[in-house]
Amino acid sequence: MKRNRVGFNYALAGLKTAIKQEFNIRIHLSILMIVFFMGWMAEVSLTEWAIIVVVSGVVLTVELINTVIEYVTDVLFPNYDQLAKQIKDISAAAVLISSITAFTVGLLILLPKFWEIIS
Ligand SMILES: Nc1ncnc2c1ncn2[C@@H]1O[C@H](COP(=O)(O)OP(=O)(O)OP(=O)(O)O)[C@@H](O)[C@H]1O
Repeated sequence: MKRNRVGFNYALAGLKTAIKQEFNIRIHLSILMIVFFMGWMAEVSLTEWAIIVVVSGVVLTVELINTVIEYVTDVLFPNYDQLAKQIKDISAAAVLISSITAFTVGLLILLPKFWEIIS
């Protein structure tokens, strides 16, 4: 039990470090807060909240893993290297794909709600 708590503390420390060091993570968190506010405004259903939470979690998780990959790549390849470029580019592509997916899901859920409100 104590071990789990210690592990959780390390995870929180990692999250704090990532937020402090990575501009992209701060951007994603800001967008997430805006989306949550819009979801609250649009009174989305429980199922829609679940979908928003899942896709948001996926984007943040992928962004954190991408950060780790970038750090590890920097350690393994301090100089320019074609493989390092490919690793970082593919990792960035994972972030892009998850972000586009989340954006599309957000549009599918929120757009009809706001359309209903303004029309
Ligand atoms: N060691 C390297 N060798 C070859 N290309 C690299 C190397 N490091 C970075 N690059 C190229 O530069 C791009 C940007 O790398 P960088 O490490 O700055 O990450 P980033 O995408 O800008 O993320 P962040 O803004 O979080 O630092 C990579 O996607 C890759 O194409």
